[in-house]
Amino acid sequence: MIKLSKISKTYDNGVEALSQVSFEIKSAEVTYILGESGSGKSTLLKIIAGLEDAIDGSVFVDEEEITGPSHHLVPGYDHLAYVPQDFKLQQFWTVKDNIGKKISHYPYEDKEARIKMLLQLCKLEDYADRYPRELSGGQQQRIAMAAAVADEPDVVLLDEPFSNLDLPMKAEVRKEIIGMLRTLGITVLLVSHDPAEALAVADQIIILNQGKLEQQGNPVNVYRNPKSLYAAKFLGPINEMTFEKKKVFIRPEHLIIDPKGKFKATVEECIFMGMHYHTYLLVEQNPNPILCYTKVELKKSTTVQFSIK
Ligand SMILES: Nc1ncnc2c1ncn2[C@@H]1O[C@H](COP(=O)(O)OP(=O)(O)OP(=O)(O)O)[C@@H](O)[C@H]1O
Repeated sequence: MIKLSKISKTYDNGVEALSQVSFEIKSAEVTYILGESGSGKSTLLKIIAGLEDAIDGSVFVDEEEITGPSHHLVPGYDHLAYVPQDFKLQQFWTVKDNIGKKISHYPYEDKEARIKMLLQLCKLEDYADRYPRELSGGQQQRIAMAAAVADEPDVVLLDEPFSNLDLPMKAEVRKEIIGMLRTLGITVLLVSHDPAEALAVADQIIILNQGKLEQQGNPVNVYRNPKSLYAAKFLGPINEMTFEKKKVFIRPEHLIIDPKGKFKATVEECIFMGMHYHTYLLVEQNPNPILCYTKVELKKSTTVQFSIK
């Protein structure tokens, strides 16, 4: 279990990156940390990894208190692996040597067995003797992850691990890597900007807003019951609407074009998105167009009726 109690961090330049952040995460769960740029996500990961000092509060991983670089000659902990955004494999080392780097002290046979098992989990058994430059971006990312977990950490802290991958590859690599980490029973904390990924993968979601904890919960709960518009936005599009002088927040899938619908709108734009159209509606009293999903293309300027599910 990871337990944070009232963690605060102000950098030397006076920037308050985190303020009184508290939460708990169960072992072997995958937790996504979401939040705007500058909301403190990376700072949070580094404090949990013991790579940054908090100015206040405590971090416990199971029974052990995690402290920052000012308490250690060599910052960080062997059982907490932090993988930064700009991870680097050693380009002049083979895949096998990259994975084996952190376990060179293991007995030879144990080390070989561990590398073999990790290569199998990454589905890269045949690449042991290749060099990173001979691999695709996604394959390199899988090797970087295998290298990060080679010495059997309890916790892996990943800072935007999939952001450099293009879309078709991203889903596959993410599945492989998260699958591998789940198989190994590792607790995962992951910073991401991708709502679809967080919904599909996370057991828990933590949303940070200007260094404060905005919301924590499982994806379904946070998606359906966001605490604020800020929290709602991180898990998918949301419309802020005014009806009968009341402000409401409605997901696009809850707006249904329906001739018997109670509300009237004018189609502003209809964009083909593959599975459906993103249709923007102009609704009285609402200065901004409202997004809904339609199966068919609706002509610009048409008047439609809609209902709310
Ligand atoms: N080493 C540092 N020294 C001073 N200020 C810093 C340092 N690192 C981060 N900050 C500031 O602390 C705040 C939080 O930064 P952090 O990198 O944790 O945010 P983030 O949510 O990870 O952002 P992004 O999504 O852009 O990576 C920002 O205002 C940032 O400018």
